[in-house]
Amino acid sequence: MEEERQTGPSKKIRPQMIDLEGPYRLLYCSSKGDKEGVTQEIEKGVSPNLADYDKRTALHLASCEGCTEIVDLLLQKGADVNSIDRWGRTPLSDARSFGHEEICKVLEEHGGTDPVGLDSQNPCYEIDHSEVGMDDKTLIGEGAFGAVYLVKWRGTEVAAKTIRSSVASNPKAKCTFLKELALWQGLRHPNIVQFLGVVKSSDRLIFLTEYLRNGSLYDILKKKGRLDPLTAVAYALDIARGMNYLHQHKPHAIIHRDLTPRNVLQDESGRLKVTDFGLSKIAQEKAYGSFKMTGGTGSYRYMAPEVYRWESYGKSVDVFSFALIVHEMFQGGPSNRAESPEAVADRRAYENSRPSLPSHVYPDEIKLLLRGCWHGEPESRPSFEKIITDLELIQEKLQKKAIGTCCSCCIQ
Ligand SMILES: Nc1ncnc2c1ncn2[C@@H]1O[C@H](COP(=O)(O)OP(=O)(O)OP(=O)(O)O)[C@@H](O)[C@H]1O
Repeated sequence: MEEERQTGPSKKIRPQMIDLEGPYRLLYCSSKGDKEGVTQEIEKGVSPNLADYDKRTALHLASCEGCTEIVDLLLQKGADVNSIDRWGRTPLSDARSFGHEEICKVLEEHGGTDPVGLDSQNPCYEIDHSEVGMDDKTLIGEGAFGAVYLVKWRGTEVAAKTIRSSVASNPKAKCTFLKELALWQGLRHPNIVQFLGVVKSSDRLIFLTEYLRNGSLYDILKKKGRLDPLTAVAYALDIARGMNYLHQHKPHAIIHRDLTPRNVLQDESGRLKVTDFGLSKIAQEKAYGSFKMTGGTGSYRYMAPEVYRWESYGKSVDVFSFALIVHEMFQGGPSNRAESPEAVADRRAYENSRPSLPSHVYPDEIKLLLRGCWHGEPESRPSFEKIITDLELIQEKLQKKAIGTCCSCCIQ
């Protein structure tokens, strides 16, 4: 299989164009302290409450960057002082995290609150460096952010993900990373890889998760090829249950954004677990500079058309990616292997092309499910809750069929 770990924008629209010419220029200018630019955008009629895909407004960005003048200006122009981003943070949460006391005062005078309170410092559970046997580490593999090692922590085998210094040494990237990890550390589900904590270390960023001995679904498919329908459906149910937990997370749904076979791991008992949600966005920030607000994130081969087209998107982008993973499990690998992942995403986004579903490989119920999940209209895709119900019925039917086939062969 070819390399598929590409992240970043499609060739159709470059982020620079959006920054400089679209309404999102308001966000860019706010983050850069460009008062003239902010004034121009607002005079053009751009709403002071315009937000990016993480629901971060101009006021969040100016508060984060310490641009007091811009904060004053935005408040004068009617910006909502308590707008809430994807992590449940207000501009005041950001100003506090970055120690911009003057801005905190201004925001508080305007009625600003900080719902996450002291937690806005995001203390991820910290693990003392001396407790982790980094000297006896075994390399498992390398991803977009850095190497992953098998290490022992307090006598237990765990995975240590090390983050490249190019990301870890960038304060903004590190802050975003820690926010994603803080979100992850609150999650508990049998189909979600368990986050364990961040290793306390002054210069590096290392975090520990449970270790999944059987590797990724990508490795499994590469080794085994096509899965039998019952196994494929059982795996699909594992992924759907993990994803349903993320999508039903309160107070905000968690969108994975980069659901691929590489981000699904298997434990010793054969259960699949989803990992690395939310982190793909940071890879994109790393590649294109510190400020991004557009949606072209994740791996092209599994990318929903609306993400590729840089349109606004929601939870159903994960349902689209899920359909392609299920398709691969029945087929034994991705379709259109000869084409580059970006070309595949382009045809899906602009020509509505989809993988084929030959009847000798895909049971009718699976065909129906996949067609719904990779529907071009995001609103027409089913929720993971519905997908679970459908898959359970399909599983039951396949099990009955398997028993029936087995009995008849015994009788004969
Ligand atoms: N918790 C874990 N237990 C066991 N193996 C793991 C664990 N986390 C990651 N790995 C393995 O380590 C390797 C690198 O993983 P990593 O998540 O960094 O990158 P990736 O998922 O392959 O690519 P990307 O970073 O682009 O998503 C992969 O082979 C992956 O299967």
